Amino acid sequence: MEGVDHLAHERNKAQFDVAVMKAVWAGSRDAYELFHRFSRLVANDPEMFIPAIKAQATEEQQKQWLPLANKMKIIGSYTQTELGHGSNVRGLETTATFDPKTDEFVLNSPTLTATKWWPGGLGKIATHALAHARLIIDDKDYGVHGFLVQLRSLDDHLTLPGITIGDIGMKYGSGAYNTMDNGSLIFDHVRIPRNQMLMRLSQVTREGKYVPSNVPRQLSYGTMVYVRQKIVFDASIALSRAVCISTRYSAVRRQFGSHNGSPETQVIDYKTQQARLFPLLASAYAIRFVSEWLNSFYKDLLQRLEAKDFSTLPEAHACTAGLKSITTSVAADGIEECRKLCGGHGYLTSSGLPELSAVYIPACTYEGDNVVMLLQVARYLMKTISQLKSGNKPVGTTAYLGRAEQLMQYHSDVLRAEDWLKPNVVVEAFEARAARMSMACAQNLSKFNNPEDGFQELSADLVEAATAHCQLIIVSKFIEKLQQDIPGKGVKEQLGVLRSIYALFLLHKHIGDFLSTDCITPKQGYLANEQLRSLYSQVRPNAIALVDAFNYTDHFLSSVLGRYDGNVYPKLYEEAWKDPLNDTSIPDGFHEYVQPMLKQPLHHGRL
Ligand SMILES: CCCCC/C=C\C/C=C\C/C=C\CC/C=C/C(=O)SCCNC(=O)CCNC(=O)[C@H](O)C(C)(C)COP(=O)(O)OP(=O)(O)OC[C@H]1O[C@@H](n2cnc3c(N)ncnc32)[C@H](O)[C@@H]1OP(=O)(O)O
Ligand SMILES: Cc1cc2nc3c(=O)[nH]c(=O)nc-3n(C[C@H](O)[C@H](O)[C@H](O)COP(=O)(O)OP(=O)(O)OC[C@H]3O[C@@H](n4cnc5c(N)ncnc54)[C@H](O)[C@@H]3O)c2cc1C
Repeated sequence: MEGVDHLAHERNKAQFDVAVMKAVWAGSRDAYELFHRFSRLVANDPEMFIPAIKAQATEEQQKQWLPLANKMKIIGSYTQTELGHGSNVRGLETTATFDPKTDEFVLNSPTLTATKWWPGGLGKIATHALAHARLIIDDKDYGVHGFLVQLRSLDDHLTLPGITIGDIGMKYGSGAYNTMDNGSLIFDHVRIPRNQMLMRLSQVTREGKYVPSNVPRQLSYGTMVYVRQKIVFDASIALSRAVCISTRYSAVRRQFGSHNGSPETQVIDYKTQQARLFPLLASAYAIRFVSEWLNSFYKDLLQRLEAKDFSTLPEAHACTAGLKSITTSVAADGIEECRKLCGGHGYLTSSGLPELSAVYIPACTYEGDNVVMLLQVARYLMKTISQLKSGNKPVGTTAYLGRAEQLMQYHSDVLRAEDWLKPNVVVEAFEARAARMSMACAQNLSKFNNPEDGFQELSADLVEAATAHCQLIIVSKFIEKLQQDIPGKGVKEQLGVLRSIYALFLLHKHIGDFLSTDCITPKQGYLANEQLRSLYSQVRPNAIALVDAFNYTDHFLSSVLGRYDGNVYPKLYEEAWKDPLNDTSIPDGFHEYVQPMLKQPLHHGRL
């Protein structure tokens, strides 16, 4: 019935102050940013073009281009990936050859695989590209640099001479990403003025002299680092949306369990539903808190870079790459799990879940393929370990590796299930697991004469070690979050339950790592699972309030299953009748194609 809150009985069970939890969830971000970050995807995405100009253009170039971009007088596309290369940026083939006679660069796509392919906005709407191309001077290749290239006339939007542009076609399903005109672009000797090479980091003089960057060349990758830390925040939005929908529906849906006319059982009360759903609820909070930490770490990096302090740049790269990988994988897999948690109705477009999945899952690929990103983390871990011998004391997120010897001797002293509720007990287990996995890789790598051959041979193990390292970061930041002063009745207690669910779920899921590295005994693993089951019972009465704390409107959720009022069945039925198929009783084509078959006479008794 309209106006009735079918979930009121669930909301009345809450054991904490929901208003405070809403504030904890929102953190430093306001609702606008939450909405903006999602709505941006289906508009043109200035997410990268503008930050890239800020990162790679001189002050003078910024003065020229930023006002135009900010006021949408030009529409830019971050044009890096090509048909033949995306992960391997140093393998890009587009060229920008300096012509000293005219003081210009000539941009060209020398091969089919040099075709720019995927950049958002490029297909139909962008007027300018921040094109990444190999700088060539006097036949010498100086590697990939950024160039601002006008693609279309600002008068009639027609493409300019030498420019061939198109959309790359429909993408995965019918998802909203099809409203993004990811494009293709071929340059045929397109000339641009020398001052349209972005020259903050390195320059080309009028005489054609290359002035190399006096800062780490990787700063040219800065926009990717910036977006990767944003994507961690987006992962918490995407996952929490799906969890909100599936939690509310799990409380509405009843199936089996009726005795003597009693109501059937709410599916949220089935232990299997809880074991699938509550770790995702905990993960949404975990990802939100690690995204807050990562954002502050990134802002600290920017301040340091201003002061030419590059000391945290390697760690920032490892953290943004690794956490982008882990959190987008958890969110993408979690959205699919939330669809399954809703049974058949989860597969309806009106559930909001298929669309969310179709829009979200490329996050595992864009801004860095998730495996390639974890391999970057692995390189960072191996380098950190190799420097231990020279007395280089690791700090920050790898500080635990400085205690590797001690962690190699670690054995958990858990005796009872409730011992796993102690944050220090959990962190020690996760540190020992991560340290031992990385040290084992380093040990095996040392057996190879050629370190690169070893890295390739051991890359699957290295990815697992990098995963363990990143999961340790997320667990640690969840624990640190709860060491902050958090007001409100029961709020910290509930977050503590979620923190333990998150950590013990990971321990249970990766029990093989913890046992094979001899960090814990099978009995201790069993006790962790015992404790997990108890934690599910503790979170159950608060589940609806915990997803209410995301503070998402029904409009934002776009889901008949995730409605705040839980009035699912009438709305499911109502929504179905909006389908154009139901405008007529007899379907198109019936008389032409189906009715003749139905009218066909029987032959020899057979249809
Ligand atoms: C419901 C809510 C939904 C929300 C969703 C809403 C919206 C979506 C959200 C966001 C959308 C945003 C974007 C979507 C559009 C997508 C855009 C793109 O995809 S742009 C293109 C992205 N491309 C990539 O990410 C390419 C990945 N490849 C690379 O980054 C590099 O090629 C790679 C893998 C790092 C290798 O680089 P290379 O130069 O070869 O370096 P090496 O591996 O040899 O390492 C050399 C040293 O450099 C260090 N390094 C590498 N990268 C960095 C860096 N970025 N920063 C700092 N340092 C770096 C590396 O560690 C090595 O250091 P050492 O020498 O070992 O010390
Ligand atoms: C929706 C969407 C939007 C995008 N928007 C943009 C944009 O706006 N601008 C832009 O420039 N690009 C954009 N991209 C491109 C995106 O950045 C690349 O697709 C991404 O970086 C992955 O690179 P790739 O396609 O070359 O994958 P590949 O690297 O070819 O991946 C294929 C497989 O090879 C594996 N692999 C690759 N290298 C290694 C290695 N060294 N070791 C082990 N395994 C390896 C990968 O793990 C993966 O399994 C977008 C892509 C998508 C899907």
